[in-house]
Amino acid sequence: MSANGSSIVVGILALQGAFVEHEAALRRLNLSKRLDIVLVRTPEELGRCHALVIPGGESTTIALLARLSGLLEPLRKFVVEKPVWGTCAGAILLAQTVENTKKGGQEVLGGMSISIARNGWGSQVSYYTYYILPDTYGSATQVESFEADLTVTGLTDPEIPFQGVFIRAPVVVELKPTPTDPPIQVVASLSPSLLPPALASPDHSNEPKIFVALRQGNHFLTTFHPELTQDDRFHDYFIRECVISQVANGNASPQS
Ligand SMILES: NC(=O)CC[C@H](N)C(=O)O
Repeated sequence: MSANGSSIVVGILALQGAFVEHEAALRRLNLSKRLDIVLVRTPEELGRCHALVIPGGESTTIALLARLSGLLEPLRKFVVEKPVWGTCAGAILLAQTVENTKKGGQEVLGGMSISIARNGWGSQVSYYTYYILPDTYGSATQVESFEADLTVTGLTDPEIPFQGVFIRAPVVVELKPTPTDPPIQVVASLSPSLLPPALASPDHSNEPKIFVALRQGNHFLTTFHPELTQDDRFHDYFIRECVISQVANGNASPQS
């Protein structure tokens, strides 16, 4: 419950991408009786929210649609004040800097002191390059999407691995918090030995784990898609750890 006893309003940015799946996952939580879920398409709808989920989809498109809907600047202000979870394309939008952007660059909201590479596992290949020119484009460029078990910490039942669904996912390339930023906490990582063969190098022994879920203050990112599984532990984590505690402390009131 929020400080004044009313329910907590969690928005899901619904301009493009997997917002319906996030809505279903949030409604499945036992906590959902206390949550009011809003699909956000206008600044007014954003203004009602205590917290926001930015879904996966296509980051450049989401940023463009946000600009066209008059949401880009309100979102930037929201990120400074309230809890936000970005999945995949949403994680790209939450990063401070983005590598491998489309020509023309990538607008970001910021919020997390990291650098992220778009399409970090390979770029989306067109029908032409995939089917007509397979010899020119090697197998590695075709493994832009895969599933792998993740090691999780801080979730309920941490001994149970989480099935990570990576769809043309970004890769976190650098954590760069300044001394005054909140520390960055690793919530899930991917062992290089669990990557599909075309992405794995022959010897993983010296390779560091790949960070795929990070929390910084009340912001959270996952480079994969928890909403495409029936395992709702990441949704539960965000609501419990990043939202309920913040709202209870009075740190995330809706904008006036
Ligand atoms: N599944 C996803 O959200 C993919 C992200 C996409 N590659 C992008 O650049 O935004």
